[in-house]
Amino acid sequence: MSLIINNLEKHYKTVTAVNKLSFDVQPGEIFALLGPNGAGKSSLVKMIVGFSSPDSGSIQLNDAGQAYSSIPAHLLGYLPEDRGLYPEKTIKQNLQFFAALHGVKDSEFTQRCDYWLAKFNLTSRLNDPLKSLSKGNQQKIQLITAILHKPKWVILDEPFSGLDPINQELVVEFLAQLKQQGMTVILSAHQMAMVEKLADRVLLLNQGESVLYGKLSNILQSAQNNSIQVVFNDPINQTYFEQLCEHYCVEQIKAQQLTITLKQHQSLNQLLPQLISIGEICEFKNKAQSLHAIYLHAVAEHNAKLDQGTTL
Ligand SMILES: Nc1ncnc2c1ncn2[C@@H]1O[C@H](COP(=O)(O)OP(=O)(O)OP(=O)(O)O)[C@@H](O)[C@H]1O
Repeated sequence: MSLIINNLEKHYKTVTAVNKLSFDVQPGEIFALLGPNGAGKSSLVKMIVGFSSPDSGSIQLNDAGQAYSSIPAHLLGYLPEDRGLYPEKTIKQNLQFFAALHGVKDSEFTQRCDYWLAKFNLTSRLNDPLKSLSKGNQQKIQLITAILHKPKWVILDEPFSGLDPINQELVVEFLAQLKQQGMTVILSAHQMAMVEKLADRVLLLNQGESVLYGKLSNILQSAQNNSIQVVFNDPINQTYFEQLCEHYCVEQIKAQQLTITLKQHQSLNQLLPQLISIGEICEFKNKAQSLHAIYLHAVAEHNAKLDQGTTL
């Protein structure tokens, strides 16, 4: 029951929103779809849920002997980019409406509704009109509507937006629980600290292209292997520092301390002689990188590559 995306493309007049994208999402995982504003995440999600059609390439999903070219409604729980609930109706009426749409029985509805409202500290608001809730609390109700019918696939477009840190943590717990219940979650988000807590695998998009794709643990490990912290006994000579910067991605942390991030084609063997020529090294170690830092670096490198391509 994997979702397999092959060579997918989406163009809008002059814009290429999704460019020859291939990846898969495995059952039961939390898959994070990342990328700067305009990277193509929503365009991709809209094709995956069947709201728009690809210009070329394919989306394949097999379930119970049936083949689909997008995730069908009966398997899907979706939190769209543009939220849509009924502000005048009560929380209960909103939840009941979406549960009924998905064929949830009354007895199951009450039990699930009580459970999730308690999880989100909203039990006492059951009969209040939705519009009387704060924006963040309305967002939590929208999240509940997306999963009350226990779909196999859950797609959440920016579930953390507008939430305070406490509620962000509640959503992290919520997502971990969906995974525990066997749902497959595709999550589009800008909060890397939250993604780092949750995701099994990630796909980072930039300008419609895949920039980073794979198991989060492998990505973090490989970034750590490529990031080196060096401390020298004496303050660094500025001329040597500038020479190093011509070839490597270097950050001067203190007068005697540098952090160097190796690019794909660069090796430690090449770097070491240059470091030794700068001065006497007193500390040398790999440095863990946050997903936030890895993201910034990968996008900057990809943008530089695309700029080079256009100026050649
Ligand atoms: N209906 C449309 N018509 C024309 N261009 C569009 C349309 N929808 C998206 N685009 C363009 O396609 C590109 C990708 O947009 P998309 O909304 O998919 O990005 P995103 O990664 O979801 O961004 P964000 O994080 O800001 O939501 C952007 O350049 C956007 O302007």
